[in-house]
Amino acid sequence: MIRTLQARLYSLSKFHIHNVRLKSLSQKFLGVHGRSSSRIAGIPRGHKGLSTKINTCNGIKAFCTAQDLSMKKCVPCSSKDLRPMTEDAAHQLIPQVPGWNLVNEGGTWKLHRSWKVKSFTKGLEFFQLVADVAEAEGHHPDLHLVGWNNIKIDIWTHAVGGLTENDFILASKINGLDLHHLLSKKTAK
Ligand SMILES: C[C@H](O)[C@H](O)[C@H]1CNC2=NC(N)=NC(=O)C2=N1
Repeated sequence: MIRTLQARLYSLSKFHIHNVRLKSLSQKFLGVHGRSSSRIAGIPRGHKGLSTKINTCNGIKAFCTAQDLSMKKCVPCSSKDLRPMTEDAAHQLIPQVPGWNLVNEGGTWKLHRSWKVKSFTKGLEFFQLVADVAEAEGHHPDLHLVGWNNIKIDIWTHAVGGLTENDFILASKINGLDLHHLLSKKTAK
């Protein structure tokens, strides 16, 4: 499968991707986001459109498509080869989860986003929608509802004490929720 992907990458490299070293691309992208997957990140088989956004990761230019993360499934956090991703890898991925920021709390990198909701009960409705996604993924955020209408969510992989692709997948799926009816017109602080 890697061979077909490399052939596809090679044909792409003639037109769009520059300075790509195919062998090192597959080596570099295996495990760069904290999991040893046989897929080369960002270009799934049979993917129709590639975004024009070119990301670099460890000096390699590659195409990543934002919708990839929301189409992925979290892996069990108990899997033995899960390990925290590098700070560089996290910075490469953060543009794919608009509204979320990288924060470092006591040495642990996390994803953080905040919202202002219309009321305390709307905040609980918000939590329930997020909880449904988390339960479906088997991956869970830290939920905070403070000052009755301020929601703050942190996402990190507790099992490894840092960030893995699971966290970005969950953040992307939260971004895909229809929450507008719960949000206050005022923006979060
Ligand atoms: C067995 C199951 O995968 C683990 O208990 C999950 C549950 N949800 C989780 N969520 C998060 N954010 N981090 C974890 O390490 C984690 N572990």
